[in-house]
Amino acid sequence: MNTTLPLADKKDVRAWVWAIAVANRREFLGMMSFFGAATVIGLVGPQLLGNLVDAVVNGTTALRVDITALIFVAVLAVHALLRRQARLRAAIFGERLLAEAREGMVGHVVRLPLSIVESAGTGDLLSRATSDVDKLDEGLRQAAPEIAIATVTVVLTAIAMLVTSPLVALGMLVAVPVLVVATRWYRPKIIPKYQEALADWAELHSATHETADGGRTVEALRLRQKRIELNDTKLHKAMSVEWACSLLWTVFLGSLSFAYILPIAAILLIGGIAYANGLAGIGEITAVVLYARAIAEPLSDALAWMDELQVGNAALRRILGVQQIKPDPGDESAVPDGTNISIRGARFAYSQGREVLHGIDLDIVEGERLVIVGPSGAGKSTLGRLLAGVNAPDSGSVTIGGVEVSSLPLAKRRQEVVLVTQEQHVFTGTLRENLTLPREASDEELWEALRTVDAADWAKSLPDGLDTVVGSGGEAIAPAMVQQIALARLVIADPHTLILDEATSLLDSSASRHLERSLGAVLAGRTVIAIAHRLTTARDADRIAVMEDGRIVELGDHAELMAAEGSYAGLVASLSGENRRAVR
Ligand SMILES: Nc1ncnc2c1ncn2[C@@H]1O[C@H](COP(=O)(O)OP(=O)(O)OP(=O)(O)O)[C@@H](O)[C@H]1O
Repeated sequence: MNTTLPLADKKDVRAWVWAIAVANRREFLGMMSFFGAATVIGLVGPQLLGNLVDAVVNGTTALRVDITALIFVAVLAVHALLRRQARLRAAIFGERLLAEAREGMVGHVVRLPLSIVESAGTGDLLSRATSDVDKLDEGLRQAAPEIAIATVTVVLTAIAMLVTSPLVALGMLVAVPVLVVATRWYRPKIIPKYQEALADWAELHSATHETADGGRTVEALRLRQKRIELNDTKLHKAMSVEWACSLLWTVFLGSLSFAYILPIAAILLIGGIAYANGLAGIGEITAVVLYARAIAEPLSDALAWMDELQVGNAALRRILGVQQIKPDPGDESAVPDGTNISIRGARFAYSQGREVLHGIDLDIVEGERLVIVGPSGAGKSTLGRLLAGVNAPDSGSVTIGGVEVSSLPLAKRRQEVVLVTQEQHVFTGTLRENLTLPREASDEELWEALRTVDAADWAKSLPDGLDTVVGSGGEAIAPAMVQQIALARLVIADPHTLILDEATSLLDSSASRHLERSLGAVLAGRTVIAIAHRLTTARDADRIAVMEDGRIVELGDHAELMAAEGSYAGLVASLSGENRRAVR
């Protein structure tokens, strides 16, 4: 079941940017002051040249021309220095915003319940955390400062034009209707297109990720051509939206160019008439034309960067959207009365109309060893997920000590029941960080957990003990040790019930004696529900539940089920000779 992750609305994006700007107001004001200073200095240049033209027309000395040229060069140098500082500060400010957005999102995702992450699809999440963050990076680090510079420049330049000659500056107004019409046509069209493009790229990522992830299945089922075609279709869809965006931009750019040339013609026309009537001097007209040229570049830059900012905004809406998923905090007041598990009439479907569990009734008492067996697709893992509270039943109930498991807050639930799958992972970080993933624990508790799983000697032999960096890029760890760390983590979590799903490598009869001993120590004193793919693990269980097509069809111990000569006996009979002997 794939659900689309939400988008933050414009109001949330504005509130987020504002909150960050307020929190970093010193940096923000510092950056804006440099932009302001750089722009004011930049305005001196045209004024100097205008004065110089007037001076030359009215007759001046070579010395005065030289001094004006020197001042002009000095003004350019100071202007460049101030702009550099402003850009540097803007880049630092942008980095801070980016880090907050990325960390906020990742921090939120790791707290989301597994069922939400799974239903959202890893591709969408991945693209929000990677390519969307890159787009936001471009928007924040480049577009936002460029637009800030351009806006301040445009405003101050317009003021300088008005101060120089309000009459001649009126020529600028002819650009306004062109810009208004072009922008009003362009913006409502481009924003949804950018949103669509990002969603298309996310779909493409999902498809590519799934293909790579399920590479073996793709090969085994000869799906190669189909997967290539699927990726091609998604790529073409994304490309066609990109084309549409480029087309819109090209038309918009044409109208912008027109809007820049038109005012210069209008200024020269008005300037000519004003000069003929003695209302403006050549110097003033020169300065206003130079200002008009100077305003065109930042205005064009601002509008061009506005596009990057739109993309950044669309990306930010996707990134902040993840934080809008509010996981059910659970019922804090719920306190299970005991540790017995009870399932009553539990039904569950991953997608509507395709029910996987059709009414399960089962009671598991504290300390029991229950093994669930059955053919592939019978619903064993799904039942394990309901027992662990990963998914809630659509109807019926799954309770621990009388409390619905899925309604328990995540941290509380982990103290009750933990689902262990075959997939064990050591995260990049210290051994301590890896062990304290379920909860904070003292060094003493950590060493105790390591001793329980017989890994204390190994941990002591590490260069920095608990502070040794393990995982990708850190100290290399043998696969058996990865299992050991995972087991120690369980000891730290200390739930009263463990659900072992496909933890075959943990239960495998061929596993090392060492690992078996460790596992035995972890299971001791807990309720254990093992989803078994090998009947050899079922023999010694207190009870065996046989599942078929989403129902429990048999329940009893090995001897009872063999005597009943039903499904379980049939499964045992279907084993090859050696395995059958091991079970019997
Ligand atoms: N995340 C999911 N989304 C949609 N359908 C799913 C999902 N997980 C399992 N199913 C479907 O639910 C049914 C039961 O699957 P489940 O994994 O619970 O069976 P199982 O008995 O554990 O099988 P196996 O022994 O092969 O793991 C199957 O038809 C499977 O295709």
